[in-house]
Amino acid sequence: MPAMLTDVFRGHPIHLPHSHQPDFTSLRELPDSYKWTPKDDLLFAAAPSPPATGENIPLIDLDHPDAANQIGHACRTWGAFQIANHGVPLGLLQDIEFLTGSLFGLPVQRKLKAARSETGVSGYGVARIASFFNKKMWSEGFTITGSPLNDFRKLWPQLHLNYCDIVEEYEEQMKKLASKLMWLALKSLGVSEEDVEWASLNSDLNWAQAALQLNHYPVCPEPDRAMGLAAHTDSTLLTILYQNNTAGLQVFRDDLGWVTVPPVPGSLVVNVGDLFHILSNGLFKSVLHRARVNQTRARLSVAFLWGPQSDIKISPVPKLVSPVELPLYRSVTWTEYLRTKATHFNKALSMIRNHREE
Ligand SMILES: C=C1C[C@]23C[C@H]1CC[C@H]2[C@@]12CCC[C@@](C)(C(=O)O1)[C@H]2[C@@H]3C(=O)O
Ligand SMILES: O=C(O)CCC(=O)C(=O)O
Ligand SMILES: [Fe+2]
Repeated sequence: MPAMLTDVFRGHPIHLPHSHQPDFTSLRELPDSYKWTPKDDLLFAAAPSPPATGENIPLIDLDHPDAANQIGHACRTWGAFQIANHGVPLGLLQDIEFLTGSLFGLPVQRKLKAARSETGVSGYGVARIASFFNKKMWSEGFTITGSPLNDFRKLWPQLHLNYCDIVEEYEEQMKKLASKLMWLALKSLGVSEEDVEWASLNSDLNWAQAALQLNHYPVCPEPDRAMGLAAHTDSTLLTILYQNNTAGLQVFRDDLGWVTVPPVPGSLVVNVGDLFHILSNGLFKSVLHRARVNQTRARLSVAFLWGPQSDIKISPVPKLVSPVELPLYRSVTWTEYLRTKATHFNKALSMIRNHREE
């Protein structure tokens, strides 16, 4: 049995004081520990330049005959795009939003009953990347890997089974959508399932696994100085994000700076993760992104973080490699990569890069 996602951080404990979360609702002023400056994050104040060009990640209709090329283009230029006509029932998106709101609306003592342990992946707490920053992030999260039953029973003694059903159905739909998106993107590079050994060997979707990350960004007294979720790339192949109708997600482009992804009702945001960057031999961009907060509306988001089973080695697709296009990365499993990321954060990708012999 390959090591499961659940065990990935067993040897990488982090101490994050979940229990010192402020009572977000009662604060009239932003505590100093939440005030970010460019010293805390180089790109904190990176302005759009040239200012407000109006450029944004594309919204792609999955029913469009040219969807594969549009997705491929978005993966190469932005590393992110939104999708409409994705086939996920609207009612299910509403259900997962309701679940998320209900979870974070619970009294803090109840949420802490399901606190993530220092070596665990699942449960309630601040985002794992918090350990790499001196300032605190204005958000709370809940991560799900495997069955949420045990945690949900602690959160909702009566209704946990209903909520488990929603998560199961959501993950089922996301799994299908994620693989469809991956093959469409690869198709635009002339790569099909037969060209990817581990996918063609494993029937159906048995080669994939995922984590679900629920995020809550409460109303903030001084949003301009606060950070909801600090700039990061996802360690995934792909991430599919549902955001409620409150803006906050931003993606970074070297030539444009931070670009806000406007919520489009019923659509989903997709972003390229580090493993897809590796698989595409650097052609697809794993996009740097972050979440800002605001003064009037609480924001909720649900990220489906999708990658391969832990025994699968990801390396540049042979079809994209040649004597002139050398493989840029050595092969790595998702678990190995997550552990590298847990130690080296945003240097993880460069650590597995091949360096050309002189
Ligand atoms: C399967 C994953 C992917 C993780 C780690 C583990 C479980 C939680 C994911 C996130 C979710 C929030 C951002 C991130 C950067 C974080 O801190 O936790 C993600 C991270 C990654 O993509 O690296
Ligand atoms: O809340 C958002 O918009 C971003 C969340 C995110 O990047 C994540 O959970 O990995
Ligand atoms: Fe992310």
